[in-house]
Amino acid sequence: MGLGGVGGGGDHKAKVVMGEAGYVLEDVPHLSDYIPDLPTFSNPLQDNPAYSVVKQYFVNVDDTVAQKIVVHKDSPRGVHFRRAGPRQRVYFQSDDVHACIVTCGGLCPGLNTVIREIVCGLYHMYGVTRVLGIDGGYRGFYARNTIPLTPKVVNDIHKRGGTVLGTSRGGHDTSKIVDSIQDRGINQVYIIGGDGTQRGASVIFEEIKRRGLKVAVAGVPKTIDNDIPVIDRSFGFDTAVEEAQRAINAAHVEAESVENGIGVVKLMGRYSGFIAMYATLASRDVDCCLIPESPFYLEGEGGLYEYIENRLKENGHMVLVIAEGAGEKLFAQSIQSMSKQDASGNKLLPDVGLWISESIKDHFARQHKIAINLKYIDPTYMIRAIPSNASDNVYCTLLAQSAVHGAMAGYTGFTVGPVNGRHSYIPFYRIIERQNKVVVTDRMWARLLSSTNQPSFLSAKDVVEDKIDEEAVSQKLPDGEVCLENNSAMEKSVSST
Ligand SMILES: Nc1ncnc2c1ncn2[C@@H]1O[C@H](COP(=O)(O)OP(=O)(O)O)[C@@H](O)[C@H]1O
Ligand SMILES: O=P(O)(O)OC[C@H]1O[C@](O)(COP(=O)(O)O)[C@@H](O)[C@@H]1O
Ligand SMILES: [Mg+2]
Repeated sequence: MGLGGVGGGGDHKAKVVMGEAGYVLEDVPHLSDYIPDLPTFSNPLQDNPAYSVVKQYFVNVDDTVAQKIVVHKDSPRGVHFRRAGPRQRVYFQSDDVHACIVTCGGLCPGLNTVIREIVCGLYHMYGVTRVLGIDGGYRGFYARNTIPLTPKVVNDIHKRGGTVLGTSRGGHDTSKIVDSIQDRGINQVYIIGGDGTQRGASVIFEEIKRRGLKVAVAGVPKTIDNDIPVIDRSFGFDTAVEEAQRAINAAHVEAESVENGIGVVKLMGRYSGFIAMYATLASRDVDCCLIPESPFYLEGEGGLYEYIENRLKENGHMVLVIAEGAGEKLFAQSIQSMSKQDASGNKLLPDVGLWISESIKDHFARQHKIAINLKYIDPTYMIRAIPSNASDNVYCTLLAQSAVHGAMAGYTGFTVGPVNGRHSYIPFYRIIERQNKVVVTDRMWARLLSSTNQPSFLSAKDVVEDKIDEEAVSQKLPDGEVCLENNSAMEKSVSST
């Protein structure tokens, strides 16, 4: 493959391999990086009847996945990640593996499917029989009982919402967690959770490495908000967008059944408005979608109130979708509770749906021009609590199996996820360095604006300046890793790279 030397990548944790023509591999850590002379074993999958029909059941050790797939003739090949999948040689003997699984942070459709498939993957593909569930998130490592997991125990759990292991926010105590891992003789740790959880997983990995333990740490990214960068999308997102349609439909039915009806639907999305954007695009009944990434204003020309008034005059009703973190600055002016935090340190957001509904009602009451009839629907926790749909179930299976293959092959300190459709092992620092956000100067947001016909709440000048800024940012990147033209998967924000 013609790989060159090993570089630092500007980050002491980075394991970067440079190749020809601007090829960069951002590799993940391996147990052999800090434990010398580890024995390897042949992969038990070789004797698995299900896999023996597959021609190439092992991933080539040199296979990597390109982050940038839209390229120009002379552009460098850019950043790559190690391809996920089974390796010919593994670093654990089946009988020696003692695995554990933990789920942390907010609920998300598909958590139980990931748990199920990690357990079944370990049992059926690798003959591993010792798998523990950690009860109630990170603090469960040192404060709660563990739950033995077998294929029989997890057989039906993918049909249920939530997580059979329980979850929590806060309570991350690195040394107590690693003490517990060491005391219990656990040597594979599967950590399912969002950005906060992956930060926690990263420090657990660092501590394990510092202590020189032969323990593989694998992260499975969970976020209903789709706010994790690098990966194409997060599990549960598809289910959430689908389920949101039911709330939007209800809001539409309510709104169109009365004179000057307004249906308001709040959807999740603390910092990233992907659920609101995709649910709006899918529905076609939404007249306005408000997300955290696109500031808006209420009063005056081009403002929300003017748009609502025009829409009611034209159409007699309207539907508004708002993401929970939208309009934060506006909201903060009227409500003084924006500084509260949850146990994990996430900002606690007051109910933006209620606020926007009351603001609209007050405005039209003051105006005495139009008597509106507004119904507010908050389906957020109902959406989050359902089981994953078919497509998310398959996706969760792939994530879980990739994690198992990676840990068995001795990789550690990694998160799994699809990059341009190919499952990859991504170093923790890449996942936690920034959030994935909707880029409002990209074509997907333009599609949304053209489908709802809502104002952009930006003057033409602002948009042009933003576009120039983003082009400047992307040109500054050494490998041009973020392609602003790529709209095939979720758009990635360049603002914080
Ligand atoms: N920077 C961090 N270092 C260590 N642990 C963290 C960090 N941020 C969050 N965590 C832990 O990760 C878990 C989940 O985080 P949270 O932000 O609530 O959800 P999510 O992982 O879904 O974003 C919590 O137990 C929290 O204490
Ligand atoms: O009420 P909770 O449990 O704190 O959850 C609310 C938050 O959880 C989420 O659904 C997901 O957030 P995380 O992925 O960070 O857990 C957010 O959209 C929402 O703000
Ligand atoms: Mg989070």
